[in-house]
Amino acid sequence: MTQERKHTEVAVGILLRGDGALLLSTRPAGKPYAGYWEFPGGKLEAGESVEQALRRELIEELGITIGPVQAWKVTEHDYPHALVRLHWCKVRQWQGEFEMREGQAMSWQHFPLQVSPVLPGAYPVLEWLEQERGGG
Ligand SMILES: Nc1nc2c([nH]c(=O)n2[C@@H]2O[C@H](COP(=O)(O)OP(=O)(O)OP(=O)(O)O)[C@@H](O)[C@H]2O)c(=O)[nH]1
Repeated sequence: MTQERKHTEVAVGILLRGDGALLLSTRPAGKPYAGYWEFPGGKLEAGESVEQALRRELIEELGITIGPVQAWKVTEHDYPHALVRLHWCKVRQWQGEFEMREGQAMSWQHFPLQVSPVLPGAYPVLEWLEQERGGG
């Protein structure tokens, strides 16, 4: 019997600093792929829009309140633990001090990235971002 796997909808934030650096953080202990670098974000809760979920997650994870959210790309990735649909959003303004509320590490990165490993679901977006910068 074939079973359709249900997508898990995920809001992901690409925080872009004025100098072009982007923010990556590590996945907290206890989650699948703990210790891998990722863009901040998380799953949509029932009834939430992508933007609402992203605003909530970035307060919960990083302690920051984000400004305008620019929906950018949608990708999918099939992990053993979940089939995810990633809603990628660019964010250029935020308020508050970064506070790693889940014990993560964070790093502002330029291309080529100096951190690894990165979650496989983020590879396509990293390539597009690098191309945008004329890096490839
Ligand atoms: N935040 C984030 N998630 C990503 C990225 N790339 C990627 O494949 N994902 C996947 O999207 C899903 C996000 O779920 P999560 O576990 O981080 O979400 P969450 O904070 O709501 O988790 P929770 O269930 O513990 O509350 C994971 O399956 C993760 O592997 C990325 O760059 N950032």
